[in-house]
Amino acid sequence: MSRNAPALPAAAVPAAAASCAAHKFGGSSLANASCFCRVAAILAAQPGPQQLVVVSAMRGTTDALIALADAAVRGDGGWKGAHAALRERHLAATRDLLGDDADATLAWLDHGFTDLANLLAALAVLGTPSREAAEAIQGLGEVWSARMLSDFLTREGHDCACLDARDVLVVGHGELGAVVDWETSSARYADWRARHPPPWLVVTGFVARTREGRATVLGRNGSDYSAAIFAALAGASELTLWGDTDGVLSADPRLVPDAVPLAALSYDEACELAYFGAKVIHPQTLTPVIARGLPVRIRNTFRPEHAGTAIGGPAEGDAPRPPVKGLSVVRDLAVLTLEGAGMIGVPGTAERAFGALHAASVSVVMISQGSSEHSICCVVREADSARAEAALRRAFVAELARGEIASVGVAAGISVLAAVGDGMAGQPGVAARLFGALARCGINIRAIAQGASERNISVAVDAADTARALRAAHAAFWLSPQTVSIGLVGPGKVGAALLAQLEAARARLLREHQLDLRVRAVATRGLLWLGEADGAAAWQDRASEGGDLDAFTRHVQAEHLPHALVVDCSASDAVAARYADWLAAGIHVVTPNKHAGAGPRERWQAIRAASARGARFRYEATVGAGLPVISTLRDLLDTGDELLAAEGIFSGTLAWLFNRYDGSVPFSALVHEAHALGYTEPDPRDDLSGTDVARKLVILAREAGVDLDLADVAVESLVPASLRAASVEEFMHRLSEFDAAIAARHARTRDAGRVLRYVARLDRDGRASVGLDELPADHAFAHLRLTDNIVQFSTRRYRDNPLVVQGPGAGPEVTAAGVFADVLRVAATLGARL
Ligand SMILES: NC(=O)C1=CN([C@@H]2O[C@H](COP(=O)(O)OP(=O)(O)OC[C@H]3O[C@@H](n4cnc5c(N)ncnc54)[C@H](O)[C@@H]3O)[C@@H](O)[C@H]2O)C=CC1
Ligand SMILES: N[C@@H](CC=O)C(=O)O
Repeated sequence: MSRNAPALPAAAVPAAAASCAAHKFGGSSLANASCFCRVAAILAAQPGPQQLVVVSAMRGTTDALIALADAAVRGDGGWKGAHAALRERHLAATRDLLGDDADATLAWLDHGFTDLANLLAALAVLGTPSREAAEAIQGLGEVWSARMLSDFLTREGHDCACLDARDVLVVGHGELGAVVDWETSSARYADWRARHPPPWLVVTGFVARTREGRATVLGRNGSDYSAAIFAALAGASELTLWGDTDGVLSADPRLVPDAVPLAALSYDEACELAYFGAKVIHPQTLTPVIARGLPVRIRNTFRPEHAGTAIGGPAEGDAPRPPVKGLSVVRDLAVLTLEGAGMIGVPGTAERAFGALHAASVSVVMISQGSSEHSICCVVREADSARAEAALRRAFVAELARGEIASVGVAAGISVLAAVGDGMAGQPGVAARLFGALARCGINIRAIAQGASERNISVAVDAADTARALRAAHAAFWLSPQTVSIGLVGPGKVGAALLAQLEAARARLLREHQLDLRVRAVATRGLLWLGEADGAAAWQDRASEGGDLDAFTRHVQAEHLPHALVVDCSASDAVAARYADWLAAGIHVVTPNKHAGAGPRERWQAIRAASARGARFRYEATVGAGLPVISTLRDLLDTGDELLAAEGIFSGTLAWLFNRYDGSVPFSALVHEAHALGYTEPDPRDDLSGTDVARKLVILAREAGVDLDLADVAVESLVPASLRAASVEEFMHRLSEFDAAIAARHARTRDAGRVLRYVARLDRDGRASVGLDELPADHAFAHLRLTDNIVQFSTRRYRDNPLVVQGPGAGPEVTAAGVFADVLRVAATLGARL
């Protein structure tokens, strides 16, 4: 009889079966005496008069028994010590559990361990492995733990019997493992139960008997299978598998720490997830319960208050179903490819290929064939790949010789990632979302498969990409937040303001947008802090000397986080020189630093070229700080407009200085004040020399497609020639020496009824200039406030009346906000719902 369709004779189901609940406790739930007590408490809290409890061995016991048998066969006398330790562990747990009432159980256990010692001694003499002996030994742990639990429950006042499954469960061994003889087993179970009526029953998991009467085991995860079999035999109304997790998680928590427990799964979803690596449940376990439509629940022995995961329970009603419930991976695989024009339109090629693999006992994990029929590709276990390749070469030896099959290839080091969910059927865009998420973190897909059930999309990726792929996909389906690993270079005035803004917004972004902006590294010229998920608060106290940007980069681009982003808030040319490499490596870059945008043309082109390959580069704050200057120009150009001229006041510092300066306070004092307020560049001469304004003009010109370099801009500098080479400190100290000159120029201009303003201009022929203008007092640029920038775009559409962007153009807070907005724009392109 097939293990998939347990047709139970009606006699097998006891009269009171409807109220019987079945449970299974795994080895971790029965690790020691206090675990047994916890299990008893859980059972005592269950409703209903009948409890069927299937148990595994105490944690580690099965492995210990296998090791004992191996050691005995090898003639390694060390088995005696290991046997004594295992015996003492069971006796000690029994003494703890049963106290004064332990004698009978201890004597029974002692007898069992003596029998085991005799068997091991016989194996040691024989020196040859015996399958019979090995299977008899492997299952002893369940026999012992079942008796211990049963005796403890009885002592606790429950009317409880203990069933050694070998007395009723009869199995054969087929290609897929143990096959239950349902007819014999159910008759034996009914007979045994008639003789042992207590409402509570503890059953040994894992063990069974062959038709020939020999003790055997059900294979790995056999206790779950036992639980499903006995739940079916007892006609239980439900089965709970108790372990050490809160149910089936949406992904392996070791790879995706944000994985969440799933409230409900269909049988099909559970099987798909289990096959693709979710260890909580083994698909074959489910066959007896699926056949009976028995609901299964996965729960945590150590958190019984958690509802766990319901499998195969009532349908989830009309509530919208997420397209993907969970993701899993299988590692250590290889892609096998059979390729050649001679396969096109030839019937039977696939049959021969898979027949050859079957004959070589190679299990195929995934299959993919393009409609051109030019190649067949499948994924097999890496350990089988050499055998599989040889089998294909043998099967197609003639075609290979004739060149009809061009190649049989194997690519090892592959993982298969599967996205699973009943809700993806008929829903467009699910595959796109998966593929897009992988593409955005630069992961190449080696092969793709989706069954017609549309319940599973599987992709083969390089093993090195496994964790990142899983995390990216997990976030893409909103099973966990979209996590971006952020590294900040230059935590000065703007950088510090940005850190504070990120910290203040973090919880809200996580809650409302499932976006986890995680600052994990900070670098200055001399310090480096590398952290994890605990945020960058007080990073200085945890930083080390050095500021090594290579270590910084490696840490930001963590293998386990799908997206990496560097924010450069320095004013460093050397840092800007790294952008192209960062972008080429898939690291997004956001910056207010003008050195890239206005730097050497070739470098700028390399940065643009690198960003065209996928990683994003955003630099809105380089012109106008938090103002939407670059994005406005982009919108104009992208919609087909043409820039004719740009003109304005591009420096917050210079705007503030000339708005404030009326001769009553020395100009140098105002420069000091602007510096303290964080308006100036780190070196205020960059502002006063006009270089900062010229850089902004170059950035805008290049954005508009004008091939401009800094050297092409006619610049009027306000920095006295004698202070150009001085240190910043000396410059600031001696600036007052030149107050008289600027006071005189101001007075002349004022007397002429005009005002001084530092203006940038770009015309349609690419002529660019920045300098101090004497403007009429009623000029638009004469009426700005504080640090206001004004940028006027004259375009084909805005020819008569230019489009104007105006507002504060300097200061740490507004600049940081502009940088933050760019970070969010990048996150949105990564799939964040903003
Ligand atoms: N302050 C403002 O209003 C605006 C500033 N910006 C730009 O923002 C950037 C930062 O400006 P502020 O915060 O005012 O300057 P700041 O002098 O306060 O901060 C610069 C930071 O960069 C660090 N740094 C310098 N060279 C470095 C290197 N090679 N490696 C690592 N770190 C390095 C410094 O240690 C410092 O922490 C500049 O590029 C500036 O042009 C852009 C728009 C407005
Ligand atoms: N120092 C600059 C800051 C913004 O770029 C200015 O004053 O505009």
